[in-house]
Amino acid sequence: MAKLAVIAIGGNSLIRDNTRQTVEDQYAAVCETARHIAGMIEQGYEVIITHGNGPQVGFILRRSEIANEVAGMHFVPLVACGADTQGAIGYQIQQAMDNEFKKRGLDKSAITLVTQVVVDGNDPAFKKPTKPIGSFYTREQAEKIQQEHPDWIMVSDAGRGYRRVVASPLPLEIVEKEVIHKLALGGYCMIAVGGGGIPVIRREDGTFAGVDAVIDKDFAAGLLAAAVKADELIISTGVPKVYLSYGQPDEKALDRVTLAELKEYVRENHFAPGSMLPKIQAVIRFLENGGRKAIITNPESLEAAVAGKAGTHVIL
Ligand SMILES: Nc1ncnc2c1ncn2[C@@H]1O[C@H](COP(=O)(O)OP(=O)(O)O)[C@@H](O)[C@H]1O
Ligand SMILES: NC(=O)OP(=O)(O)O
Repeated sequence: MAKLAVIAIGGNSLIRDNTRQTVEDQYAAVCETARHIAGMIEQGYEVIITHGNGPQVGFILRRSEIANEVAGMHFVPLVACGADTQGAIGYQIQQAMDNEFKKRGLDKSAITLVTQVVVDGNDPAFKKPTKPIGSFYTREQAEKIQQEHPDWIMVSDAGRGYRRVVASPLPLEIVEKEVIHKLALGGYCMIAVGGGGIPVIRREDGTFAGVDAVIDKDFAAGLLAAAVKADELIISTGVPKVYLSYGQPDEKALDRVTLAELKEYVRENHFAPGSMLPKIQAVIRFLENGGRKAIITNPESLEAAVAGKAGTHVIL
């Protein structure tokens, strides 16, 4: 029987060169990742693909703000920018996967499902924005931007530059989880919960309303993997493995760790908040909620990683 994997693709890993951020460049990165995911499917996996949108949702929001400043056009609310990224990135992944299936003679097709994720309207995250979106800026650029836009909150993003941050409440429930699960079991390659899902609150009468925020896609991927009882949660990002003392002279790659060991490394502060830490927290959540195995690696190592020959493997 095929194994079911939820694969989370990093938004930053779809932007290979920060000086070139064209739609065409992103599609090329998507095609490369799709090739490796198709290789996994050939090894006997059914997959649900989810993806980040941090850079992309920030670009769309900024375009809307500039259109407002320059041409007086209406702002696009952040929640709608997030929904736009599910369509735009989902379209690229869907087309790239379908093309891979055709090239390999696989009788499969991909479906992108617009997905809402319930958050708590009183989540303290709404008062303390932490999710970096859009471009990276130098310190000088960030200081200038801060003067021009006093309402923006800027933070240093894991030592890679300065970025604007927005609210990022915890995902509580994936509204469309049952249909995602059914279609995946039916053999469709699902693309869902893009950008962590469109954040919505559930009103007392059971209806939903969108809220301006960006959910962490790693947390949402962990929740999705637990909800569909995935055999594996696979996080595809910019590094082949997770490291202890990352970037230090005594850096050490992790090949295989237990949940208990990983929790100890978190306590020892080995993982940068805003980049590797949320992935590790998502893995911990998944393994504490019924999951048995998680892998963190980069797109080019995906096939070797599921064969046990690459990546960082976390087990119970
Ligand atoms: N301990 C660590 N081990 C490996 N990478 C780390 C570690 N701490 C921070 N990182 C950084 O985290 C990055 C992944 O986070 P990020 O780029 O935000 O993810 P995403 O691919 O989801 O957009 C890696 O490319 C690496 O630069
Ligand atoms: N939504 C989200 O977490 O996106 P990134 O992974 O691109 O930051």
